[in-house]
Amino acid sequence: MPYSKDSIAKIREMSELRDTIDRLDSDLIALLKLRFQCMNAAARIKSEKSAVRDEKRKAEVLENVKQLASAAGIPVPTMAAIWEMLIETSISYELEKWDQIRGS
Ligand SMILES: O=C(O)C(=O)C[C@]1(C(=O)O)C=C[C@@H](O)C=C1
Repeated sequence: MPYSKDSIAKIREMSELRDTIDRLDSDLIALLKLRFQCMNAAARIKSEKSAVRDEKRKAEVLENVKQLASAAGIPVPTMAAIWEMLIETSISYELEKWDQIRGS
């Protein structure tokens, strides 16, 4: 069964709620997998390895996420901390892919 704000509000049993949480986590991982696939593409597109880390873009992504979290009514500092870790992990992953693609 698909989930929504309304369907979650109607749940009365913890077992059903936990099934929903497990499904959401599965969907979040699938989305994160796609985000990491974007890092594969970025590693392919960026001709200079020094372009992998882009502090200006990192600040932009963090600002976007803070605004989205604020609009969604979820904790902004925590989301910012999660994305800080996500972007740093993405940079490490992208650097690794950059080397792999070029056999260096
Ligand atoms: O936008 C890019 O250039 C990316 O490689 C993506 C990304 C990100 O995780 O969003 C990762 C590394 C850069 O420092 C900036 C942003």
